[in-house]
Amino acid sequence: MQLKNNIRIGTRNSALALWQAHHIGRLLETAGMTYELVAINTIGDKILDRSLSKIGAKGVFTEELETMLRAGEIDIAQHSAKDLPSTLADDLPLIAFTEREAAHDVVLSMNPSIRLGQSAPLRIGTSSTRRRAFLAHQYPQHVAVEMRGNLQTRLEKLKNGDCDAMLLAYAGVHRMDMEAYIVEHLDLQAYVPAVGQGSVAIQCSSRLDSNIREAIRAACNHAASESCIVAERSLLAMLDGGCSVPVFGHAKLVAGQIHLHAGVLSLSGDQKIESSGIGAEPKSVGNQVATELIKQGAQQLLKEIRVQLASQS
Ligand SMILES: NCc1[nH]cc(CCC(=O)O)c1CC(=O)O
Repeated sequence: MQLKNNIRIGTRNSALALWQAHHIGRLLETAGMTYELVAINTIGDKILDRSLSKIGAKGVFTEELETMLRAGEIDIAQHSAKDLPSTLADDLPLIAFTEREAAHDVVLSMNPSIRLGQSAPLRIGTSSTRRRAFLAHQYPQHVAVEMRGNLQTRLEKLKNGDCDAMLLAYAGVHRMDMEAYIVEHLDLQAYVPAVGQGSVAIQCSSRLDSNIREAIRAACNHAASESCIVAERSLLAMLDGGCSVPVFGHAKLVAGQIHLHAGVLSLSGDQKIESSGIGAEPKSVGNQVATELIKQGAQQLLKEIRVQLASQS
């Protein structure tokens, strides 16, 4: 047991991020370590009047924590795996992924009888291009309303009537005890979540002592979740995706084999490219499915999407 290890965990300071940081802390404590939190307000948290796709730069939630990792001001940083850019600097590796929470999206509303499948139009709050594209594709009768801010702010907006319903990740809603507002659980197959959704990733500096690094990994990493998320992230990297484009991807591990289903939706919802693959090695499954999507025109579609997003700002 590593006795004197007090781990400084860098985190964003939203309630969800702090929950996740304490979750990591508890895993470390179970393994005999202690922890403290170093919480910061990132650019992504401060700029709330523009959509994430318009802020543009990848990593608006991660850059400042990375600077602190390099400076040795924190030992590790925790991130929602889905908020991470698809590629990271070589000196700042991801060393663990926590056991993934149920990865699907949910609909929240103050009106319990609301359903996405209803024909009466709804104003749906979301800040994600993937969810917008999904709505346009599957439920064109509804209107997407821009909804940034932390989960508590968004719930307030819902209560104020700024929208009729919101689309969110179940994981965050569950962690924030907001399940009472869930009116619908969306099917994982029909409505595939974002890459990494539901898991917490731990990043460190490559200069962190290797014994400490190993102890943190042993305490926090969940092997099956890691395999799945590595497959999903390899796919995203090959597509040059990121959290601001409407790419979806979800892998599950069945009898030692990774089953990955992923795709890209056009913003208008009228084009959908999708594919799936099975294999034992995470990166090759990710690359295999990405290659298949590229054959079907994913890169051209993503190029058009980026131009559209840039012109909307
Ligand atoms: N982009 C914001 C974000 N990042 C992680 C989660 C939820 C928790 C998770 O996926 O682990 C959320 C909220 C949401 O999309 O509803």
